[in-house]
Amino acid sequence: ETAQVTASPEQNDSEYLSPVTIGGQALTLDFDTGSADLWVFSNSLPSSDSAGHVTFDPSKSPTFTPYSGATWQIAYGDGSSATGSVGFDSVTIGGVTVAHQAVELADNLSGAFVQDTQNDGLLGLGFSTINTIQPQRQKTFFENIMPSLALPVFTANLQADASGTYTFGAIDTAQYSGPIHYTPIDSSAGFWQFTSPSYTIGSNGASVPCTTCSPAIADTGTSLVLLDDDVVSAYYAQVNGASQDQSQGGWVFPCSASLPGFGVAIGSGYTAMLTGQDVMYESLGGGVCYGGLQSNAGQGVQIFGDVLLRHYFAVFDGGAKRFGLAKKA
Ligand SMILES: O=C([C@@H]1CCCNC1)N1CCCCC1
Repeated sequence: ETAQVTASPEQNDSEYLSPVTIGGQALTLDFDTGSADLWVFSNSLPSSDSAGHVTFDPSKSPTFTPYSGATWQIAYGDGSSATGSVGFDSVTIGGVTVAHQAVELADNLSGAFVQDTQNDGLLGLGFSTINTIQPQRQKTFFENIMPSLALPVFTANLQADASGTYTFGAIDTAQYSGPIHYTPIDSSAGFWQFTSPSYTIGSNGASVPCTTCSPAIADTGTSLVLLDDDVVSAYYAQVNGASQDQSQGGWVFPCSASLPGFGVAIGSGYTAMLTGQDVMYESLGGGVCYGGLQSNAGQGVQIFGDVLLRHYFAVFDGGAKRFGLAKKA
């Protein structure tokens, strides 16, 4: 079988939300290839936290069964966090259903989630070795449907300021053109992780070998592209008036500055390029702009998020354990 579902952007393309039905209840979740928990806003949250969100109410689902005693607690690299209880229910995405999917019910959330009222939870598409359910971690939606998919893959075709598509079980030739440039992934840390041994500054720049560069992960749940400090510093050294502004949380520059293009190696065979315009992320007012390339704050991985992914067709191949990018159709 195959499934296709929309991915709708929030403001500034900061995240993409997709419709999911759980126990007959419709929620919009952030599909996140950088984590492996499926958690939802639930009716056990204080109303001050859940106001404005759709909440999942297990008592109204005819198919919900509690996983008694089980708990989960997740802390994301961006400082946000969530905890709660666990059950199993029928989860349907684009017409494909997992009858007994572990569903994590939030009963405590950090502020960032509370404020983002378009988001009713996250659906992890990473590897379940990093699922946080105790006493026994549980599989992701993708891991559960993989055996029944025509192909053990899913693709992300995110768009800039427009609705895109997640597809499960097929590589839709209508969504990309030219070759798909694959690289093997190392899933041992739970991520879609690969080497990124060089980078390029300027649309005609030479690729700079980066033997000390951290490995990269493809993370649909991260808005920006978060790079090792020496790489991001080398980029903004080419932008007149750029500086790191702690109060703004990173690299800023005059909106009038012209931004060079930037490219990152996807494994050792392909460099994914962005234009200067692709790197421009947000105007903060007062003629100050915030870049889409920022520091990974020494997290030991480079995080290739939506600022990169939305300019490509991305293939997450769970069968062959590889990640690929292609030009969009
Ligand atoms: O927590 C995260 C991200 C946060 C944003 C949403 N995706 C998951 N991680 C990915 C990078 C390494 C540390 C863990």
